[in-house]
Amino acid sequence: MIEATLCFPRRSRTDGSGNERTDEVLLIEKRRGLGEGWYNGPGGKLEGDETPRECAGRETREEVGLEIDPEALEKAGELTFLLDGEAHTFCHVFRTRSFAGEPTASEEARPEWVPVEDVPYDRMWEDDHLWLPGVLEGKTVVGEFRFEGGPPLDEAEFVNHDLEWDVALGTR
Ligand SMILES: COc1nc(N)nc2c1ncn2[C@H]1C[C@H](O)[C@@H](COP(=O)(O)OP(=O)(O)OP(=O)(O)O)O1
Repeated sequence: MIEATLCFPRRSRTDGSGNERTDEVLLIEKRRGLGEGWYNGPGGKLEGDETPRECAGRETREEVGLEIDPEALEKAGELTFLLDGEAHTFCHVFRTRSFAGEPTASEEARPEWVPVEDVPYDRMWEDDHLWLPGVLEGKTVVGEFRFEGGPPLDEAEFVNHDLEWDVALGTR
């Protein structure tokens, strides 16, 4: 089974008058590989003996150029994606408000700050609207999502899921 990560950097901005506060999340438009053309958080597969939080920091740096201390990542979810009855990907989900730098595009990803209420779920993986809103509200989640008709996973049909909220997650 593939072990992968997703990272959701967050920021709050006030308008010029200092009145209106907008809560935003950094998404990427994936330019290649699994989920190409869809919005997602920065992330990718674990390499070597790195920990999930090290992977999330490295992938965010490689994809959009933000520097993140792995210890500043808050674990928000653990998602299992099954394809045709078999475990395909186990994904660690993190969020953080602590990072350095400005997002810049790479060969892999085009970054975009998006207001939390405008997240483009119609241009994302089909499962995302089920768990990402809660993660952006500060909840923790464990989920299992079943797809059929692949490979690849991003051409398979999303069939059903189980979700558990406010779960105590490991520290990895
Ligand atoms: C099935 O539903 C999914 N939803 C979401 N939101 N994200 C998913 C889903 N399935 C996989 N993912 C994520 C997990 C990873 O962050 C990426 C896929 O990563 P990729 O295969 O591109 O990994 P890299 O290591 O960046 O790829 P390279 O081999 O090209 O370096 O999608």
